[in-house]
Amino acid sequence: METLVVDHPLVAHKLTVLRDVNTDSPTFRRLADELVTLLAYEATRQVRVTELTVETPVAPARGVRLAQPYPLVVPILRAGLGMLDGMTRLLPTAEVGFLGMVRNESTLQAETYATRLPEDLSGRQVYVVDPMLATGGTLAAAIQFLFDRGADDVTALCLLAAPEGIAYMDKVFVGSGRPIRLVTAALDERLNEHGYIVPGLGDAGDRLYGVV
Ligand SMILES: O=P(O)(O)OC[C@H]1O[C@H](OP(=O)(O)OP(=O)(O)O)[C@H](O)[C@@H]1O
Ligand SMILES: O=c1cc[nH]c(=O)[nH]1
Ligand SMILES: [Mg+2]
Repeated sequence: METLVVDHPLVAHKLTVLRDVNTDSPTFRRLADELVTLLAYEATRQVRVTELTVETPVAPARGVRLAQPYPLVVPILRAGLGMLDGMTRLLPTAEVGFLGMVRNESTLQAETYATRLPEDLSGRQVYVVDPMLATGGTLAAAIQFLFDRGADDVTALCLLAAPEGIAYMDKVFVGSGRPIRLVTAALDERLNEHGYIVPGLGDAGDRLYGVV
């Protein structure tokens, strides 16, 4: 998996506050939203565009606009919803598909409880958003689902990633022939015995929306 860890002092600053156990939920939501916009700037470098000409008040100017079909943004519920607005702010013409997935905290296996996105994703660029890439089980299952619907260009945006999750993604998709990109704000040290990212930020969904 082609991985980019965004190295920028603003990203580092916002991520530090996000990690802080004393950061309340409203602040956490705002920072997640701000961070995804910064990550999206890098993640969309390869977004497809078509060339066109516009008239400035002075002369014709060559430019570009997003190509159709427009990108599809896929937040993985629940925590991925905290990254959706930041993404669509930068890509206002993007469509949005939803994947509801939850990790069974005993087995660490991902379970899918909701799918609401186009049947045919051939030719679509897809941006998956989920704050946490831990064991990688959730993201791998999400991307396999997208591949099964025809997607062949998938970029994942995660606030934090663990080395174990990246290694798992590489193992699952080795030789798949379909490139997968990851853009993250930080690559943390490891997972603990409960599958949580260390040092991480805790349970992203709970910090955004409350403990379930
Ligand atoms: O890489 P993995 O080991 O699969 O773990 C990562 C997943 O865990 C979290 O979601 P969670 O299952 O807590 O659901 P939630 O968003 O409803 O809180 C997170 O948002 C990822 O989707
Ligand atoms: O550290 C982790 C791992 C999985 N899910 C989270 O929300 N946090
Ligand atoms: Mg959770």
